[in-house]
Amino acid sequence: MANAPFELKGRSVYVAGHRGMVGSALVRRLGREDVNLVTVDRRDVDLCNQAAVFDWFAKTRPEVIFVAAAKVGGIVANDTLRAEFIYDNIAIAANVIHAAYLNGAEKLMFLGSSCIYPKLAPQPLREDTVLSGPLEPTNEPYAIAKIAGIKMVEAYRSQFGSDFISVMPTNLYGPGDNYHPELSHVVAALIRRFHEAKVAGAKSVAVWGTGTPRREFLYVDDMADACVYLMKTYSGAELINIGTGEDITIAEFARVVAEIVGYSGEIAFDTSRPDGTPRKLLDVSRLAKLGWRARTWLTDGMRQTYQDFLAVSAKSDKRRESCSC
Ligand SMILES: NC(=O)C1=CN([C@@H]2O[C@H](COP(=O)(O)OP(=O)(O)OC[C@H]3O[C@@H](n4cnc5c(N)ncnc54)[C@H](OP(=O)(O)O)[C@@H]3O)[C@@H](O)[C@H]2O)C=CC1
Ligand SMILES: C[C@H]1O[C@H](OP(=O)(O)OP(=O)(O)OC[C@H]2O[C@@H](n3cnc4c(=O)[nH]c(N)nc43)[C@H](O)[C@@H]2O)[C@@H](O)[C@@H](O)C1=O
Repeated sequence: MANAPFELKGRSVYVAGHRGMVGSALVRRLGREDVNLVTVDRRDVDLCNQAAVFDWFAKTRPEVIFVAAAKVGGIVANDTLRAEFIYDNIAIAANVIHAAYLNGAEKLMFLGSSCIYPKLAPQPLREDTVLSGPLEPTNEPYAIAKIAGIKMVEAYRSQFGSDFISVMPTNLYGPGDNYHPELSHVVAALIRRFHEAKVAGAKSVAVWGTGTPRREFLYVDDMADACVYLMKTYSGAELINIGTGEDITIAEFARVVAEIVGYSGEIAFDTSRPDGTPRKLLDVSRLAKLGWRARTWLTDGMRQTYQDFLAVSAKSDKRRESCSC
């Protein structure tokens, strides 16, 4: 496995999706590096718009690129906004990867997702099982778009010798997550719902599905650290899973949320909602061999995330009050 040191110092580093949960964590982490950070707002460059992307890249010519921009959401968002998930994510991957090649980028990291692996692949999920079986239907459009990005990286490496790499993150959570009640991932969704249940004094709070699926949760600042570490040390063609190597059932996780939020009522399971993939535990042995391990315990990361949620909701309450005039 190629393990080539790559110097970030003094380089122009573009974080696509810099306002997102991962993107903002990358901006925080890169603040500890001596780099020229490059960002551009979505309202100025829509990464689905090829002409706008090519024009901006030709003017800016970033040397290093983290592709952390994507249309992202939880199981219901993926299962209902299927056309948006496949179109946006194929377009973003195609436009940014090709523009990076056209403008001679030194290095690019494409962020895939653990949902690219077959629904029933052997666990823990090894990187070489991609395309070895049917995908989880609820997020197949998103997964296909991510696989397209991965295959583009492979193709540009082989045809043009581009130093482009692909990483496969597990489920992520942390500051900057999306707390939308319907479209979010499970961590942010339950923090919000359990908090609102506590404040309302609700006797019971609903968790989607049966509670039996298992999920692995990586704190987003660990994810950003892993991305910077791999950008500096890895230049291989193989995918690299990024995770903690441990998972938990949704039912057990809901009890962790209740504890962190201070909700003491009943937890009910709404089986009208989908479970999705039964398990998505990543094999992180390649990452460990490259010398990186996750550091943040779930309960510590959850405490930080709950504080982030409280800060975000306080801000939106203020905004509502100020504009209720
Ligand atoms: N969250 C998770 O659990 C996981 C995430 N990932 C991957 O990590 C990456 C980051 O995810 P995450 O931070 O959670 O997602 P977020 O939704 O928090 O951030 C996505 C970012 O992409 C930007 N974006 C989306 N569409 C466009 C567009 N057309 N033009 C320009 N910018 C755009 C958004 O901009 P704006 O805010 O302005 O809309 C946002 O800043 C993605 O590639 C995702 O697939 C992989 C596995 C798990
Ligand atoms: C990162 C990964 O994330 C997505 O896959 P997912 O892991 O299934 O996403 P999720 O976080 O939404 O659900 C995880 C589990 O949690 C259960 N669950 C309980 N209660 C709530 C709840 O209130 N909201 C949500 N969203 N899920 C809930 C839910 O039923 C499921 O069993 C992909 O679409 C794709 O985006 C992707 O790659």
